[in-house]
Amino acid sequence: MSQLHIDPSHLTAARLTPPVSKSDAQRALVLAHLTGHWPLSSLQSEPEADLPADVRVLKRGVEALRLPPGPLRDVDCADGGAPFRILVTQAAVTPGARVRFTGTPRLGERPHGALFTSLREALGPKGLALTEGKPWPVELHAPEGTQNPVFRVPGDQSSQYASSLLLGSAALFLREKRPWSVEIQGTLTSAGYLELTLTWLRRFGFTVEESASRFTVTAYQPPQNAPALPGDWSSLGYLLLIAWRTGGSVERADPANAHPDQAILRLVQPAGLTPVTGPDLTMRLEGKARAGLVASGKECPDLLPTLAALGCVLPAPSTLTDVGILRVKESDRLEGIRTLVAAYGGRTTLEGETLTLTPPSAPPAHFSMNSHGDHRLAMVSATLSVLSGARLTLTGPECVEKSFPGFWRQMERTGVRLSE
Ligand SMILES: O=C(O)C1=C[C@@H](OP(=O)(O)O)[C@@H](O)[C@H](O)C1
Ligand SMILES: C=C(OP(=O)(O)O)C(=O)O
Repeated sequence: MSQLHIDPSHLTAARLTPPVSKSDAQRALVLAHLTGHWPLSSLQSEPEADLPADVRVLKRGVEALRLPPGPLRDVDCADGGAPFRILVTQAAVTPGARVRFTGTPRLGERPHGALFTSLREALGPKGLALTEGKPWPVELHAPEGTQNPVFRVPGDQSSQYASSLLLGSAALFLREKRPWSVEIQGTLTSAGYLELTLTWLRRFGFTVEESASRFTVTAYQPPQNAPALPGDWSSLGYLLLIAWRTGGSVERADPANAHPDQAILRLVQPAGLTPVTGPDLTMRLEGKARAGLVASGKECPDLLPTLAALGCVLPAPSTLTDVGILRVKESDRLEGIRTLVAAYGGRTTLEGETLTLTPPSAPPAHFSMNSHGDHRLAMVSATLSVLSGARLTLTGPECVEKSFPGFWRQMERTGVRLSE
């Protein structure tokens, strides 16, 4: 793995741009495929070099499913949790599809068993075959028919199971012209991401009825146009903090896009930071840090590393609750946050699922961090370097490709000097 030296001692105010939101684009791509809006025009207008790797994975997977059934198709999901989980269901509901999935060792060890069980229960009796290697390949042969139109899945491991099955229900509704349901058992984690899936289904013309923990696709009315794709609120999290420190602003900050990580606008306010909107979806944060912050991994899991970086430069301790889900992301992110805070000279204590973060009294001149291949750990380490003025040696900077390929270019725009 390569190393990058990050020097934040020549910062300048700049207008920073996030990439397209991978979570939104993944949903839109599947729905464009199902409803005849392929290729998705709003994705085609995104600069090719800025497309998140996970969006490419999802797109290639859908392209494989659009080919006539017959030969076994290979789909490499690389490090993409949502792409893999979404594509497995789409493959399972494509009559006669034969797909061999592969991915990184880390993706292979992340949980997906409950999603497979749900698919086998609903589609297995009609011939779904789903076999697992150790952990790869995962090989799937889809049945030609279905029977009882309901998927049942637990909610506490990942919202991606329910999102994936709901997108599968939309496919089955169109094919079979009968309602299909997803029944979520127990409490749903990361519920905002299922909301995002519902929003996209509705934008593409589906009616989804909700009762208690059951979501049923009951109707479809083609929309006039495929909806446009928004900027990514997860990436805006880093950029807003960087712009706060440098006196800059961010673009593509659309408050109408209810991505869970938009929660940053509310969560930084108790710490003393106020969002100010400008023209054309620009935004900046104003104010002086005056207190710690509190955030929950149940609401916005991907934002917690970003908020931990901010927590390191606040004048009081911060509290991150429900942090358990962070253990099963692209790396063990709970461990990653604790390592970052310690490398920066701060302290963390974990009690149950609550992490308390105490910043150091003064920033170090320099700190080192290993991303362990996790894009968010790479980008929050760099964000902390900018926020604090401390130089950073980062091992494994390439992984930003997953969600934000242009991240290092944005850093250079704001005066950060990068050297290998
Ligand atoms: O559905 C999605 O697009 C996502 C859901 C979340 O995962 P979990 O539901 O597993 O927490 C989130 O962490 C991930 O980055 C993207
Ligand atoms: C957890 C993430 O993505 P995924 O689960 O899709 O790999 C993420 O991007 O932080």
